[in-house]
Amino acid sequence: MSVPADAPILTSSAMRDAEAACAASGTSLSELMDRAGAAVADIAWRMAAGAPVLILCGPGNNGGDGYVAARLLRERGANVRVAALAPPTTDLAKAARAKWAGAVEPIDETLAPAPVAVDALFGVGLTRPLAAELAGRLRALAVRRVIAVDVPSGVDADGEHDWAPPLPAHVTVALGALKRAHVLLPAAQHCGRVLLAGIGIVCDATIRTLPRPPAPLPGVTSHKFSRGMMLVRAGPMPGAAALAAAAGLRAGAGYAVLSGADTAPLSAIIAEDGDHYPARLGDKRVGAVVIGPGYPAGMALDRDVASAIDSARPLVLDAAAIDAALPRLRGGGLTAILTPHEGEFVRAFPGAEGGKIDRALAAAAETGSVVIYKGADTVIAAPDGRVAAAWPGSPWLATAGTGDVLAGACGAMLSRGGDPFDAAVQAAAWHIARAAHIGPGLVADDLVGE
Ligand SMILES: NC(=O)C1=CN([C@@H]2O[C@H](COP(=O)(O)OP(=O)(O)OC[C@H]3O[C@@H](n4cnc5c(N)ncnc54)[C@H](OP(=O)(O)O)[C@@H]3O)[C@@H](O)[C@H]2O)[C@@H](O)CC1
Ligand SMILES: Nc1ncnc2c1ncn2[C@@H]1O[C@H](COP(=O)(O)OP(=O)(O)O)[C@@H](O)[C@H]1O
Ligand SMILES: [K+]
Repeated sequence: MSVPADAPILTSSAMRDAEAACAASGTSLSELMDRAGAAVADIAWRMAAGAPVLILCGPGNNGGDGYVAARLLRERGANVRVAALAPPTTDLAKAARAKWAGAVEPIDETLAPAPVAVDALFGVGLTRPLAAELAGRLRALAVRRVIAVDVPSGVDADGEHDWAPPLPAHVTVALGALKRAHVLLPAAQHCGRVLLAGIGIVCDATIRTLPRPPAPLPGVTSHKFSRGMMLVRAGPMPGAAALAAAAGLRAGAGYAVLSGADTAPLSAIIAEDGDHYPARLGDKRVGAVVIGPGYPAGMALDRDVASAIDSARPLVLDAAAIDAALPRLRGGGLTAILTPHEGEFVRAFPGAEGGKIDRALAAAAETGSVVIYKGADTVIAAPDGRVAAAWPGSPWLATAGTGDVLAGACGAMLSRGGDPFDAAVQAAAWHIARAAHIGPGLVADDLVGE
């Protein structure tokens, strides 16, 4: 599973607007369909490597893309068959169908499979789940490789409904821009490798996939404080805060202070008595405070969060520290990154509605903070509407303590100054890249190892 880095993600309705704008500026919709069909044909040609290809066409423009691909594949000499659910209903699809000179088979129990299938049944126009009979028939079709046109048919492109596709894709050719289904569970796990076919639609989307991880080298004049100094406040479980501090150093901070812990996993971390915490908050060199890892709810946490907020330092708030800070965050004027996992998110933002991207955006708007809504399909949202979707992460991160490591990495990126959304995005990219590099057997400590 993979998606292209830093790629635009549009809703179905935004996609239609972009399509219309493209048409208004002189590129006809049939030209867009020709480009879409050509991109699909190209991938099918390479994946089939001479094996027969079966193209399944629906009644709308997704089916139209399929007819174009079929024609182009046949022109290249491929062994290609077409099967359709129903005759085309749109003008574009009718025109594409008319140019396909071969037979069109029905999609019924007599349909013979092929090693490679192109799923051009439904794209962003799907309005309801597939009929059970059709879904069953598609599931029964013995195909080795499936190429989905735009999205695997049956999924809700906007990721709001959990409709499962009967033909999970090995490769999905996203047309013009990615859709939310490509980056949000459960649909994303059925998209396989997502390739973006830039068919000429111009879209300057604020919702994008994660960019490649940063590789910032220290400048020749860098020093430990210019690279970022972070303060991590430990609670009753100091191991979690120690992980965050170590992660901060590994993620590029120049200086990490661990407040309220006797020992630290790296000698480079300054572990100091918790009594110094108020004074440390006054240290002007501290570029970010991380609080929450290993610190359960209670009066002590409330007090420590309140003093961190009063210090006006940029904050990374994890776990119960998010709840402790919520009333002040809602008041506005703070710079913070919040890092809730699913349970913490639901507890803090019970009123957020819609898909995961909409909920993350609502939480960011409510708190004026950057929200990293964690999980296998992590979504990072800023109050100004920017979103980075971090699909796919590394499933090896599903182990205790990795969230503490992410909080520490956020602290490192934030402590250098600059935009908190960029800091959160860089931290998430660093976290996933580090996990992918380690792979099997990963424990959180490995993320902060050499
Ligand atoms: N974006 C771009 O720039 C470009 C986009 N292009 C392509 O266009 C695609 C979107 O095409 P689209 O709008 O025609 O919708 P599409 O997905 O074919 O489905 C609509 C049809 O399905 C039907 N239908 C719906 N649900 C159903 C169900 N459960 N079971 C059965 N039927 C159902 C619905 O009929 P209904 O019954 O709802 O009236 C209608 O007939 C897009 O994904 C991309 O591939 C490219 O060609 C060019 C550039
Ligand atoms: N299946 C998964 N695939 C990818 N990333 C995951 C998966 N499960 C968890 N993660 C990531 O691992 C981290 C776990 O954080 P969290 O639940 O707060 O753990 P902890 O509190 O133990 O540190 C998050 O960054 C989350 O996005
Ligand atoms: K499709």
